[in-house]
Amino acid sequence: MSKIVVALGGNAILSKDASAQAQMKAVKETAKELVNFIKNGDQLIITHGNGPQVGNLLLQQSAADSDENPAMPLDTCGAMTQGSIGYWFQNAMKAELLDSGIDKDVMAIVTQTIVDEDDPAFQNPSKPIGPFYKETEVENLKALHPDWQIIEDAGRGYRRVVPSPKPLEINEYRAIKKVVDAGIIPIVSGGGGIPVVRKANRLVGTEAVIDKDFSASKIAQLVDADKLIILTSAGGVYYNYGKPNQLELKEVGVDEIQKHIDANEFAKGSMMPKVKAAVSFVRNTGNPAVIGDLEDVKEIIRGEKGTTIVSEGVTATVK
Ligand SMILES: Nc1ncnc2c1ncn2[C@@H]1O[C@H](COP(=O)(O)OP(=O)(O)O)[C@@H](O)[C@H]1O
Ligand SMILES: NC(=O)OP(=O)(O)O
Repeated sequence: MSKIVVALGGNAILSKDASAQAQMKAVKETAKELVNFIKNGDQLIITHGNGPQVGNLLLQQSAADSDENPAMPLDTCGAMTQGSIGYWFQNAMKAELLDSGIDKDVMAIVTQTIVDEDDPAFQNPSKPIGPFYKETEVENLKALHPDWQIIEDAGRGYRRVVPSPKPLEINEYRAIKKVVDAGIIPIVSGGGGIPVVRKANRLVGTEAVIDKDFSASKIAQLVDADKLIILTSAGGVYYNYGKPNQLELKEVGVDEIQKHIDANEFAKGSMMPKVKAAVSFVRNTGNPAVIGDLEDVKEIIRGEKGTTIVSEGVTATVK
């Protein structure tokens, strides 16, 4: 039996159709795949992103322009998406477990992630949120929202970016550990966790979106996970991604992939945080991390698909 932290990308939950119905359907499909880990005898800790969802929710706030119905700040929008996606996952996982004849509890935990209020990320927004825009829409958007910063997101279009400070502590991690030890499947730290700073022994929300890959790595280390699996919408990690000479990695050592991180070869805001989060987990625990496609869970469990990052010994094997 392995203790596995599985991180799911917000882009894998919300694709083209942003309706609750479509996202619940995507979550149901994901839950079906995740139950394979339980059937395999593994202990699961689930975490998920919220980039598309929190950006959409923020856009919806612009309709709330009165004192009676004020717009919610970004940390509260993060909490709202943690609640909605957690609710979808909790029900979907429970249903799939029951259908598989497995009697296990699933519990979404409101999780706060403590960040440093002086983190330089607050001056340098890098986390893409909300919908993808066309290049031709960017000028208009900047005129409409002078406070927005917009970047090109990994060849998929343009997106608003917001500050994404590094997680320092997962506030609820001791409770999460107890829930795991009790045999319950927790859904934790959704959207990277609600970003908070510590002020005079109190936690105060701050306007940011934490990268769920970094918080997943942090949680995996705190709960002594045997493996960190980051599931997204790419088969694995590629060198020269999107170029004619792109290579998909099967297995790679941390020292080898670190060279490519240092050379800034991975897309900021998409693959770079995943690779860095995986390397941090592997370096600090000696255990492996896998980055792969949500649709390949069965093959990933069998070690047939995805990119595995290991502590030593492998230069890089390509597919
Ligand atoms: N080097 C790379 N290897 C694989 N995918 C990459 C790479 N660089 C950028 N990508 C893009 O990053 C995407 C995953 O990032 P993203 O969609 O932000 O993740 P999430 O699923 O967590 O929302 C992939 O679907 C792919 O389009
Ligand atoms: N919060 C976060 O990292 O979300 P995504 O995984 O959706 O980008």
